Amino acid sequence: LSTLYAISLSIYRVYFSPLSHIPGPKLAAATRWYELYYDAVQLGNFYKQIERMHEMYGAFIGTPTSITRARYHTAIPQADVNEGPIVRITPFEVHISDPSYFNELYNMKLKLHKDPWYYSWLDRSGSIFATMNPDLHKLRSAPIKKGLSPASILRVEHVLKEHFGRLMRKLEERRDEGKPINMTDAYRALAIDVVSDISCPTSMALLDTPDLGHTFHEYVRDYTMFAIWNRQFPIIAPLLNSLPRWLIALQGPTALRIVDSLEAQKQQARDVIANDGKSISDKAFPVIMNEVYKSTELPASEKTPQRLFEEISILIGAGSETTSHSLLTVTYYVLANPSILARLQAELRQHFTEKQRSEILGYKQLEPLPYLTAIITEGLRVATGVSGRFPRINKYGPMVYTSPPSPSAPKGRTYIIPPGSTISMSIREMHYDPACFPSPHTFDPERFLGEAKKENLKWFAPFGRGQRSCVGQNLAMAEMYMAIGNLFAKWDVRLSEGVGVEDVRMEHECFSPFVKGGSEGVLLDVR
Ligand code: HEM
Repeated sequence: LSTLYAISLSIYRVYFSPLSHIPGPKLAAATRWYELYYDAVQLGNFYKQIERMHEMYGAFIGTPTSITRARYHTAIPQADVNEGPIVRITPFEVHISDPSYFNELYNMKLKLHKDPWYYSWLDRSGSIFATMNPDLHKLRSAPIKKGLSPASILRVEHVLKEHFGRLMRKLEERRDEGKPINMTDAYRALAIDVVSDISCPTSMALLDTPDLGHTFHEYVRDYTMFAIWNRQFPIIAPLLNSLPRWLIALQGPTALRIVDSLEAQKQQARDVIANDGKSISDKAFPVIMNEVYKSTELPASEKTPQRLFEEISILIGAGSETTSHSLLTVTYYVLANPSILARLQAELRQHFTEKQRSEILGYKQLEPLPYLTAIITEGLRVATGVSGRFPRINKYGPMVYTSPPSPSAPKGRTYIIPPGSTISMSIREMHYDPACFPSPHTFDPERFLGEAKKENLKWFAPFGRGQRSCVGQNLAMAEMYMAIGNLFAKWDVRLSEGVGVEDVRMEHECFSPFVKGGSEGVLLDVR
């Protein structure tokens, strides 16, 4: 009977569902197991399959008339559009690969829900990240946006300086010992320490551990990759969260350390509530956990220990891999290109005296430098710190997508996507689209200098756009300027023997861009 049901359901989905007019493989339209296979079994490979689907079912090869919609005119030879850059990638979701549609989908006007299937992956429904409903999201995100506003970040600049000072001391130590420093670990530790320091009463201090948190990072990466199974089997994450301590201890001390750090966050949430939001640490600045609790806009039901914990643990997760991968990408490409390195160092020498360069340079001191800015911008493009797709649902009306004109459809093809269906796009596709950024795999800061900058910024959205764009971008930008500016203003560092582009290039798309397994990290020799 169940086989009959599965067959009938598949036939319905493929031929009669409201999305049956969207091109795409029948298997993907019939079952979510198609996605699961590429995403979970093949370890973050669905993005490649989506690219293939676009090639096969929605080849988007522009014509001169499409120039006004997007710049699909230089890099790609003219040809006809087969269907349009829209494909059905699951029974319920269509994916669009057309940068000119990005602002139409992700903006401040449309009231879109996030897709619960996709975002339930980390089992943190109490966090803004996994809040699907736009009204609830507005309520929940207000105190967090306040805590991460440009003014708030400037107020904690001294805290950032302390952390960058700690990183500089690590470089010093490695230089004195004649050993390379693993920047993959160091940047992850730095990013976690910074975001946990401004979010929680107690920060994590991973930079102080002898291995800069290496095994901790490995576990987090493995867990993130494994958690993808949770989309199909949502019992997995709650099960993992309820494992007894003795069983976790069998996996070794690092697994225990992760569980303990999560437990410590939960305890801090309970303490903040018990202390009615008053500071429970000796920090001279308000941390976000307390600010969420004290928010007068949030009802009491939003101030439970579990919700405070989920909010903060997601902030730490969202603010660490993204920022550290972007920092690593910039560092690698600058060091791999001697002319870029020389120009950056010349700019830093020109702007700052030797005395200034011997101290920790602040965000606002570094931000006006044009070449440094171009390098960071290009690094954010190449890194694309969030590599997943962003599925959204319009529950209140249909979405309309018109493909660019082509010889067989001079006015383009129009697709109506009914209310309640999921639509997604990916920043990565836009950032790596040769029509938007010719030779997209080349690191070229010139794209963000002079005349070219204005046009190129149209296709640049590392923090997303619209109502659900990144709440941490002010903090991330402060970290980017301070880490890259201070590193290259003060240090003579080189890529260690054997470090290559594969140590920063995405191989597995698990919402975060993970490099190939077995990479030792980006090691730097410090002189
Ligand atoms: C270079 C670093 C970063 C990049 C490239 C980045 C990128 C993004 C992107 C693209 C989104 C949208 C995701 C989606 O729609 O599913 C996002 C959301 C988010 N980011 Fe970031 N991010 C960075 C740093 C940070 C930092 C430092 C924090 C925390 C302080 C943070 C916290 C968040 C949160 C909480 C969300 C969910 C926002 C919501 O749904 O309203 N991010 N980020």
